[in-house]
Amino acid sequence: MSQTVFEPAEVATPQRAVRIAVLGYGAIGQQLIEAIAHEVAPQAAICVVRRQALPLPPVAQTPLAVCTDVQALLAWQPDLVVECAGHAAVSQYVVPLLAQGVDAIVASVGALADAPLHGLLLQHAHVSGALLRTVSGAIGGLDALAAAAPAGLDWVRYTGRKPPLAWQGTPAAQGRDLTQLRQAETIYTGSARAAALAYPKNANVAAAVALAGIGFERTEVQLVADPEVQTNVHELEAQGAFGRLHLRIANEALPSNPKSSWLAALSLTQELRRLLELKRHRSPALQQPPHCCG
Ligand SMILES: NC(=O)C1=CN([C@@H]2O[C@H](COP(=O)(O)OP(=O)(O)OC[C@H]3O[C@@H](n4cnc5c(N)ncnc54)[C@H](O)[C@@H]3O)[C@@H](O)[C@H]2O)C=CC1
Ligand SMILES: O=C([O-])CC(=O)C(=O)O
Repeated sequence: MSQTVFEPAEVATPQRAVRIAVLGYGAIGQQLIEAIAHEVAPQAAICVVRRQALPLPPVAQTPLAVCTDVQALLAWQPDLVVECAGHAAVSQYVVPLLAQGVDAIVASVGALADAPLHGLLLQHAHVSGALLRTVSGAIGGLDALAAAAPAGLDWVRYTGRKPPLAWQGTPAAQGRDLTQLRQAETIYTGSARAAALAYPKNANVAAAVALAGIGFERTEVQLVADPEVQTNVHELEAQGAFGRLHLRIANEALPSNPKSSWLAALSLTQELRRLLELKRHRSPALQQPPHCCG
């Protein structure tokens, strides 16, 4: 049954606390909520969207409201929504929230490989005026790629290399015993679009690279299961009029999810800091902690 389990009281000041909806209470969501409550926006009201209406204990004295459907979430009137629940949550929650003018930050960037969904998100953001932000997530260098793109890029390649366990529950496990892998095996080569759609929990970075550079079709992706690595390794290579880019990043995975890098949670948190600062400039009445304000 859909419901709001617990709704924190309105802050008793003339100013209204910023209301942050967090979609997903998994490895990334829990890190993000800790960061919000302790450092990014301690005065914020937080509503966590979960699949089940189970209450959550407060984090750093911040009560956590919980709700399980979009109507309850809209009734809560969030100022912004941060998605870290998976591709399905983008169509289920981010689309209707954007349509209602709620700014959104999306971690599941690969959902935008679904072209009609991408179009709908852009249209709602355009009509409602809400901001739609995707994160660089577990990779970096996308600012350089985006800056270089208008001058012309010849090619862009992304390689995602993770320990075999990180590919469990994906197409890579079909017809292959990942626990017996003794050497690196390429499990996918192809476009960023097909990668993002086939590996929704492992190829969001491929989508972020595609969006920053030359798009979903032209971005070349290789995914590798590698028993030799202990980290999630992401490599970005590009060549164009600007010159040549080669970036390699070795990420520690989050302890509760080997598929997801800690940097992805940090990147989402950083994007939230940026958006809160922007919103403070747009709407100074919105209560925010001083360190968000530069
Ligand atoms: N851009 C990037 O670099 C990265 C993006 N991601 C994206 O972030 C997502 C979350 O990552 P983790 O926290 O590590 O995953 P996780 O599996 O630890 O947590 C996801 C949570 O969301 C919940 N959930 C799933 N669908 C939901 C729905 N429709 N409504 C409400 N809750 C729902 C699940 O029950 C789970 O608790 C991934 O699925 C992936 O799409 C993950 C890693 C890197
Ligand atoms: O967290 C990571 O290392 C990257 C990841 O899962 C993704 O791109 O979906």
